[in-house]
Amino acid sequence: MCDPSYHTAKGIRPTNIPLKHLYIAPSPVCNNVQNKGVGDGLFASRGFEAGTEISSLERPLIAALSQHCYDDTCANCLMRTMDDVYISDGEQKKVAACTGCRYFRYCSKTCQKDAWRRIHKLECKRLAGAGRMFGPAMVATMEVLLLRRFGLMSDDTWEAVLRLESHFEDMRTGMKSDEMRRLGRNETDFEDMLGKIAGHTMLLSDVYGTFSKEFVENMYSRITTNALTLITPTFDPIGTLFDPFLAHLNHSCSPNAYIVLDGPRVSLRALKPIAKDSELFISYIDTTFPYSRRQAELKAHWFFSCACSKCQQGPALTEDKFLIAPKDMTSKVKETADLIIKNERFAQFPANYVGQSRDEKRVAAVQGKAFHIYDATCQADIAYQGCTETIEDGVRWCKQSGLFPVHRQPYAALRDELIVEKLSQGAFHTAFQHCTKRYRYISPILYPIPWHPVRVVQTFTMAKLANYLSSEASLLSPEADPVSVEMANQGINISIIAWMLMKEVSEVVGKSHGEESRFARTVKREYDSMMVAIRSEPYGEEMCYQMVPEQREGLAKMADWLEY
Ligand SMILES: C[S@@+](CC[C@H](N)C(=O)[O-])C[C@H]1O[C@@H](n2cnc3c(N)ncnc32)[C@H](O)[C@@H]1O
Repeated sequence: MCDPSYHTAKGIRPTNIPLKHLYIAPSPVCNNVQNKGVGDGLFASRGFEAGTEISSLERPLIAALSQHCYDDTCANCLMRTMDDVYISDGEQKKVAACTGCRYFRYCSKTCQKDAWRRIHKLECKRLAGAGRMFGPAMVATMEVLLLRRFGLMSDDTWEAVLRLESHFEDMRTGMKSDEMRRLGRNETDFEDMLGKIAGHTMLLSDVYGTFSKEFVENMYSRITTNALTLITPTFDPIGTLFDPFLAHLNHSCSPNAYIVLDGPRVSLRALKPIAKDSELFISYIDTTFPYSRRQAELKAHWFFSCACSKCQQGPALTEDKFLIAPKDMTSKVKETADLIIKNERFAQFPANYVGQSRDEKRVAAVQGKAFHIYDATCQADIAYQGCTETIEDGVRWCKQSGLFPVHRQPYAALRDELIVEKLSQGAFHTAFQHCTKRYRYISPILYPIPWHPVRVVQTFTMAKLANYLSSEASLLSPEADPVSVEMANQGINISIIAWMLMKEVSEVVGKSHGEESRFARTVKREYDSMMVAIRSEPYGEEMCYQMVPEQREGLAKMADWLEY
């Protein structure tokens, strides 16, 4: 709890913040080694029930797309041509490039005009001819500087940007550590790299004489350490989101809040009940990962040791448990682990730490290899050739080691990747089988809250897939035969399953995403059209309801069809 009349850790508390029901105040989690408050957080000025919206922004200060999204995403409303969450009434949208810079694309004249008025008029000429060489963090830095330099950013907002910790020195030291290398940062000398980025940014934003190079370097560092991932409503990463007020949200591995996006609209929602004047925490990382990995990621990217309620319990929770004791690994797995220890540096990374005994070090090596594969697949923005095989190797490795329960990371995360890959290849039946495993054995453990937004999105994907499998088109898929024949033999009625899953989603989407969100409207539309189909079934609606328990059982059994 915090008294709102306090000054903040960084001086006077800003009062003009555009986030309703929230205030900035010193956070008890941000203490230095002398136990002195060094950081602020966001606090609720009233109580909130779980599953409700705490506050929102119609758009954050900066929403910068990743390069791989330029061609299929509107740079203003963030509508994706690939993503039917946004495409109302089945209308396929297109995006057209700005004829000035040919850098960004827009879905309509209205979006183009809106972007022009907000920021694009300042950057269009500067980006023309620049190719697509700049990552989202650099574009975000350039936009922040341009907005300030040309008077489009208020003093309050600028002050909020400046009060954020830049972590410049931490970044300089951290860049050279093993952990950063493990996380895929290249080994280019940090100062050289940052100097180049600052040089480009200054050139692009025309700020020579306004800001020093050192200031711009600090700003880049400040934005990268305080930005959030720009996501779609279904949590696909599409770029970098920076907003100086939202950036005051601190982290917990057991968060009480989360952020969902609806186009550019940011909604901060309560995952747990929130008492008046309590601090809001979101998670910066995947909190289903084991303790050492969480600690290492937070240290490497955000430069702190997490002491949240979950981390205080150390590696003793579900996220860390293996199926067997280290000494009970088979001799074959132990031999392979010894080879990994001899040849691979990742076996010793703190992120994989399990314990000091010989067998625990072997477990760390086995886990290290699984995470090494997972990291490699995540770093590929777009699928690379052989990506599926790599992911399948990872999934098999977890299974064959005998160590990982099906929900233990990175086994579960590798399966998520595999589902995405299989869907993109049109291997819909295999993708569905993996979804059934996830639905039965994984999501309820990793996300025990039934309306947890990740769980809701996963069930939505599965419902859509089931609906597609119930169509005749799916039977044309080359792999359809063995699986669909087996489904028929086992009495699986995929139309009923699709409807049952979409019903489940429609009942909770208001809590996870908000009733008014475009995602909730899409779910409702999908459910309504399935309902029409159900009503026209020859055996009638009543009979469909009666079939649900049996189909639910069939679906549960399907989760065991796959070997791994
Ligand atoms: C996005 S900022 C959050 C706002 C920040 N506290 C401030 O006052 O500017 C992220 C930084 O806040 C601090 N932080 C966030 N969560 C923390 C936690 N659970 N424990 C300690 N420090 C934390 C770290 O310094 C981290 O790099």
